[in-house]
Amino acid sequence: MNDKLALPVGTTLDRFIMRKQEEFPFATGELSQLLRDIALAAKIVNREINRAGLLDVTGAYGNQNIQGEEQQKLDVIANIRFIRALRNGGEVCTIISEEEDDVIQTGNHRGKYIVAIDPLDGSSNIDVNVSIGTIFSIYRRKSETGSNGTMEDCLQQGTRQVAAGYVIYGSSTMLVYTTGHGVNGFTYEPSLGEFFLSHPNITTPADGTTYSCNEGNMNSFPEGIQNYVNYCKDQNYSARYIGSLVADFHRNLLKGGIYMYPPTNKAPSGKLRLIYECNALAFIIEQAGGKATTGFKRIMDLQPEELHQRCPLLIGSAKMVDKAEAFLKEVEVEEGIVSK
Ligand SMILES: O=P(O)(O)OC[C@H]1O[C@](O)(COP(=O)(O)O)[C@@H](O)[C@@H]1O
Ligand SMILES: [Mg+2]
Ligand SMILES: [Mg+2]
Repeated sequence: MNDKLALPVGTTLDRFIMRKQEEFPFATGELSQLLRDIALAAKIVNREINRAGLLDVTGAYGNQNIQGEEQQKLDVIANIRFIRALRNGGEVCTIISEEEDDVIQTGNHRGKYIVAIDPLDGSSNIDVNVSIGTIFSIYRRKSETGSNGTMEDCLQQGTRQVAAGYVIYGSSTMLVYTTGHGVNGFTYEPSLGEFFLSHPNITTPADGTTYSCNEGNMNSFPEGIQNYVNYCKDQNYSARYIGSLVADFHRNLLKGGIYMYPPTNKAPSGKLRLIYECNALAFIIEQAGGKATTGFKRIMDLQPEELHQRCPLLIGSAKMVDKAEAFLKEVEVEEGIVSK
């Protein structure tokens, strides 16, 4: 029997997490609690976002984050909300956040988990009422409990994620996550204050006809990507680009498609961050049957060297990612370059 039939109509996220935990008799429940903490912070952030236009929380905060990007007020608020929830929850020893230069030690030395988070993704869309999101990755610490998490705990490959997910604050708010046993999506019912299972066992189409990239950067894309974009146009594929990674990813996950953020002149290693943007979405897309690569290497195999490292990203329907990679390879072969 599939999950949809096994679970009663109106399954809340809490109940779903509880049932999943029962399937693993030796699980301690700490990861389940951690997922609940994230869901709670997401509800609070959702409320702030919905009221943003009414309160004084739109616009720039007047500070730059470590990547030299202008922080928005809601970036800062979301960062505070998630950190507070994770600290109070007690399961997390160390947090890596886009909005913090260094790791945050929560003081929970018994906490077994490391969380990497982009508290608010798509900052440029905050003030114009366009979908934005939160992205999170969860790792088990490698070091013994009893002290702070170490840098080695934080710089783990994506293959070591124990869970990952995102929240999309869109026309409805959804939380989508995986613990490595498929992908499930939950829609928020604001009047009840609960996430309900609405998208069980998400799988992504093997192929698609939508491509997503910032074509304003086309002239500085690698030649192989330029050729692939032109191929997409020749095929009359649809171009869809919101400029919020979570929203672009979510659409393509459900409908099929490819999202690309290749290296550009402005961002020679790509713009997106490996630890708290790319790895989480890579884990989800692979669990849904799709692919995520740099164009040459699987994202989740990359060994992070630093907290805010960037990498190129091709992610989505497996056949589309394969095709884009083939275009990149073709240029390399023509130029006699050995694959990186
Ligand atoms: O304007 P660009 O270069 O297309 O960038 C858009 C991309 O940058 C990001 O906004 C980066 O995320 P943050 O808002 O968390 O910094 C992605 O969400 C998005 O896909
Ligand atoms: Mg982001
Ligand atoms: Mg962000």
